Amino acid sequence: MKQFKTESKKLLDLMINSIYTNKEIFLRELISNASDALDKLSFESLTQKDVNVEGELAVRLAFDKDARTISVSDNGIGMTEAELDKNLGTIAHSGSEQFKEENSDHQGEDVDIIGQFGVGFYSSFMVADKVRVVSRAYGEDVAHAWESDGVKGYTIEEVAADQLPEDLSGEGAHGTVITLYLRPSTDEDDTDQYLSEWKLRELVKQYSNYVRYPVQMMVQKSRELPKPEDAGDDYKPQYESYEELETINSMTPIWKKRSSDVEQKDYNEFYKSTFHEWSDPARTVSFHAEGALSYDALLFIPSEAPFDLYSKDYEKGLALYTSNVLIQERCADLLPDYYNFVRGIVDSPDVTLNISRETLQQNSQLRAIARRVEKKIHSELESMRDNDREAYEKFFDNFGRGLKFGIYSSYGSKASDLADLLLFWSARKQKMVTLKEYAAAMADGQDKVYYAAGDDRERLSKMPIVKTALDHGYDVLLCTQDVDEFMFQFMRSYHVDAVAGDSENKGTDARDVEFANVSAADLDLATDEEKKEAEEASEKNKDLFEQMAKDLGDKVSSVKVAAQLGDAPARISSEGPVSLEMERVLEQGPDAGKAPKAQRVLELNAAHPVFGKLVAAKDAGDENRLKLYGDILYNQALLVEGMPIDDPVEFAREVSELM
Ligand SMILES: Nc1ncnc2c1ncn2[C@@H]1O[C@H](COP(=O)(O)OP(=O)(O)OP(=O)(O)O)[C@@H](O)[C@H]1O
Repeated sequence: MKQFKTESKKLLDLMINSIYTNKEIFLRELISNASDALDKLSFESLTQKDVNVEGELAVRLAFDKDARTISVSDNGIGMTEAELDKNLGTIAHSGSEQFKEENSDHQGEDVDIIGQFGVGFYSSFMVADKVRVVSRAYGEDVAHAWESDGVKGYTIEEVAADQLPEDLSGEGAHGTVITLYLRPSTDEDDTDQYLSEWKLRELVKQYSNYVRYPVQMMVQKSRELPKPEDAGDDYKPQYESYEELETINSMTPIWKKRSSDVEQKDYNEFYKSTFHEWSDPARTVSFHAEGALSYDALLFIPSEAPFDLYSKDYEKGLALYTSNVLIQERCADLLPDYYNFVRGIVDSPDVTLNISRETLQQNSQLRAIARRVEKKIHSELESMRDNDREAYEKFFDNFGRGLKFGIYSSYGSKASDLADLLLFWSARKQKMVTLKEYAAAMADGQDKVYYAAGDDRERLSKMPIVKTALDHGYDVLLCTQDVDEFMFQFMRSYHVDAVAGDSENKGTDARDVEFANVSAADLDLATDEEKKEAEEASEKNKDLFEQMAKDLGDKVSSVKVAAQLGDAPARISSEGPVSLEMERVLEQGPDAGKAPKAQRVLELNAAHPVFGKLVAAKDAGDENRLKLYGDILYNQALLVEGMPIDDPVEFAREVSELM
């Protein structure tokens, strides 16, 4: 008996003890896997000379009331002994480590976990207490059986020729037969229901209707017998029952249908079964092209982010079919990186079958399709943003970071396409706003888009400089993602369209407004009078600032007076291209240590009583005290900015000394 890998074991435990109410989806999972296996074989047969498929590729369902079993069979690619071990002994997901972590504090919340990960084959154990998989890989003479009760582990053994299920026994047969031994039926868990033609038929219609291969079942039918010639007047029609293999799904590729002919619930089921997703998509987009290049496309914007979206294992791409044959499961060239979350299918008879990875880039047909795909996604997102803001905010929460990366990694060249899809937290409105909305609410004379960057929205909103800006009537976008500031640097400015005036508003010309970090040293918020006061204080206290800058050494590039600090005694700002937040982000990156640093400036509030203390210490020639004050002000300003301080122990000592 072999043991399951640890993470598989956890998942299995969840399945076995599942309180998940939607257990019937196990059938969808098994049929999807069967259909994938048929896809693989059909692809091989078209691309490799020595692979030939005889007969119809199909999925078969059967049930046995007495034995209390259901079976799902396919004549697809099958699995070798090693593949059975690898594929069914370990969960397929690369995120298993993450699974373990996230799972540790979610005891009992299996619904979430099932929803988040999709568990494929293992979902059988929600309804079965024993599962037997007999598989014969294409081209192999022998078949192997994998068997497990989910708890103790699993066995794999060769199946003797005379023990083979009928579907796998003929010369050159191939495929997989999965038999579920159903758990006993209980009040809560009616497993008996699956032992009926009617129920299985209903489940196929509901979940697997658009699977491209026939899903067949031997069904009981009855027909009227011919009336005997010598039948008398009192003859009553006679019937006989017989069995017939019936295809129970519709099979039409759903992406070839006009969207007006398909119900959303069918798209949803198709999406879930094809992409192994557990929630309905947020949006469905279907479109068709005819002419020199014809194709059908069906795209989905997911409602949940896959758990590995931001990991290097995540593969973007659309499924690429040519005349109904899957040639690539994830054709990356059909999607730009910033729309990597989109799932879907493109089917074109004009794309050649032997298209290889290398030639995809050079293929002008694919490029044309990719351009249209991008446009469609874009307009779908715009429509969501304008017509269903709540859904869009959820979308943005899941995938917005990728859009920002799109601008950043294109060095800003994608900004004109993507800028209006972005959302930011407005400190004034206390909600997410677009840049357009920000621009429309800009104060008279405001010529910049102000933002504050840090890792915590709450703290950003409490920063004195943010309050000052708000008091001046300038809204501030509170940015908490690492990429934000880097993106702004590449975007530089946002183009504001002209607004026509009317009787109430005077209208504005088109213009470009720059992005400015409110913490940047040259923020021009003070009134002329305040500036004058600050200048005078600077002039008068030159020596004081020089002394403080000397004491702080290379921690700061200068110390000066700032005009507008509200009720804060001091703050840290930065000069030059690297802001404090960017420094923090860079420190966490791969070049930490070598990354450029922000040039820090200690700004003092000349109107604050503390400033008087500094001047007094200087006048009294008390150098030690001045250094102590300087250190404390510097460190507390860092804390307010959410930055770490170099030496907390020393800071604590200095505060105590002061007290
Ligand atoms: N009927 C089948 N024929 C051939 N291989 C199969 C069959 N069923 C499952 N497999 C193999 O077992 C693997 C694991 O299946 P499982 O359903 O657990 O995960 P998956 O289909 O890869 O992904 P998901 O968890 O998203 O459903 C599959 O990737 C496939 O390689």
